[in-house]
Amino acid sequence: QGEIPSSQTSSPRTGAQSPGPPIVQVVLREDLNKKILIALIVSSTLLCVTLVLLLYLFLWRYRYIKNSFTGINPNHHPDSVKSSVSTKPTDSVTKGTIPVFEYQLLETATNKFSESNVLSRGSRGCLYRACLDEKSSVTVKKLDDGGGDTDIEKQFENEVEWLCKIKHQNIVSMLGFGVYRQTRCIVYEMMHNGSLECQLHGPSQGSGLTWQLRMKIAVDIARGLEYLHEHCHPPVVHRDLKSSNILLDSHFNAKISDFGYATVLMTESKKLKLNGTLGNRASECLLLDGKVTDKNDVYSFGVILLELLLGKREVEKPSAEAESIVSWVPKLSDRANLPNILDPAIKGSMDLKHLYQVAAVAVLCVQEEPSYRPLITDVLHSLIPLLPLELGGSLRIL
Ligand SMILES: Nc1ncnc2c1ncn2[C@@H]1O[C@H](COP(=O)(O)OP(=O)(O)OP(=O)(O)O)[C@@H](O)[C@H]1O
Repeated sequence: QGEIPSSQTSSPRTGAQSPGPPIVQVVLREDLNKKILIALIVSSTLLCVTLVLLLYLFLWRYRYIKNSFTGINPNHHPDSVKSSVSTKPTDSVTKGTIPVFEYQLLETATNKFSESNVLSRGSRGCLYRACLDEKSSVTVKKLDDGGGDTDIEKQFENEVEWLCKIKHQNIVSMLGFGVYRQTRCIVYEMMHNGSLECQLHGPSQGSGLTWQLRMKIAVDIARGLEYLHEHCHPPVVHRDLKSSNILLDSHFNAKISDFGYATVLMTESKKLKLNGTLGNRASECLLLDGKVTDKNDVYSFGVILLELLLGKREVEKPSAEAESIVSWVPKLSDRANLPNILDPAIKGSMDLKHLYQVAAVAVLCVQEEPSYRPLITDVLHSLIPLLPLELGGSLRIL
C-alpha cells in the first residue's frame, strides 16, 4: 500500500521525464494519415465509377441518336426484329423509338378486335380501327400466323424493320408493333381517306380527286420514293408499289405503305457477283426478278400515274384476256386524242400543256427497258413545276 504504480511515476503530473505526449501525437498522426488515405481511395474510386458511368451514358446516348435515324444501317437485318422482341404477351418496351405494345392494350383499343372495328381485310390479316386515347384513332394490322406461313412472318419482320428506320412525310408512320405467340400486330397512323385505289376505283370513282389533287398525290409519291432511292444509305427499293399501297390522310397527303417486300438496292459490286453466280442470265432477267433495281419502282410509279390520268385499274379484268393499263401507252402519245381518253372525273379541268407533260413522264416510266426509265428524282423535278405552290409545288397561279 502507498506504493505508486510504476506507470504513474512517469505521469506528466509528476514533472519527471515523460515519453507520453509524443506517443499520443504519433498515434494520432498515423490515424489521420490512414483516414486521409482511405478518403483518397474512396473518392478516387467514386470518381472512376462516375467517369465510367458517364462514358457509358455518353456511348448509349450516341448509339440511341444514331439508331433513331435518318439513314439505314447496312448491317441491319430483318431477323433482328425477331430476336429483339420477346413473345410474351405482356411486353411493354421500346425498340429504339418505336414502342412494343402489350396485347391487352391493343385488344382494349380495338374493342377486342371486334367486327365493327374492321376497316379492311387483306390477304394476310385484318386492319382494325383502334383508339389508344380519347383524342385520336389509329389503325392496327393484325396478322395471324396463317398456319406457320413463313412468308407472312418474313413480311412482318421486313415491314417492322424498315418502318422502324424510315421516317418521312410521304411514308406511312408505324406507331408500334407487338409479337404475341401466333399473332403479330403493327400499329399505324390513321389515314382517313384510305387508299388511292379505293379513291379511284371505289364507290366515288375518282370524283373526290381533282386534277390538282392528283398532281399533289403524284408528287408526294415521287418524294417518298426519292427519299428511299436517293437519301437512304444504302438505297431502298419498295418492290410492291401500287395504288392500294398509297394511303391518303385527311388532307390528301399521300404516303407509301406496305414495306413487306422492301429491300436494299443492290450495289454494282453485288450485281456483278450475282451475275457471276447466275452464269448467262442477262442483267435484265435479274431486273425482271424485281430484286435489284430502283427502276422497278419507277415503272410502278408510271403505272400509278396512268391510273391517275385514265381512271382505269392497273389490270382491268382479272382474267386470261386481262388488259394491263400499260397497253394504253400508244394512245397517250396521240396528243389530239389524249383529252378524250382521260378519266371523266377530270376531263377538261387542266392546262393541256401540263397534261401532255404528265403523260410524257408516265410513258417514260413504263418503258420496257429499265435503263431507259428516268430516275425518280428526275420525275419529281419535272412534276413539281406543275403543282401549285400552296400544294407543295412551284407553280404560281396569277
Ligand atoms: N393506316 C391506314 N389507315 C387507313 N386505311 C388503311 C391503312 N392501312 C391500310 N389501310 C386500308 O386497308 C387496305 C388493306 O391494307 P393492307 O396493308 O392491310 O393490305 P394487305 O394486307 O397488304 O393486302 P394485300 O396483300 O392484299 O395488298 C388498304 O388498301 C387501305 O384501304
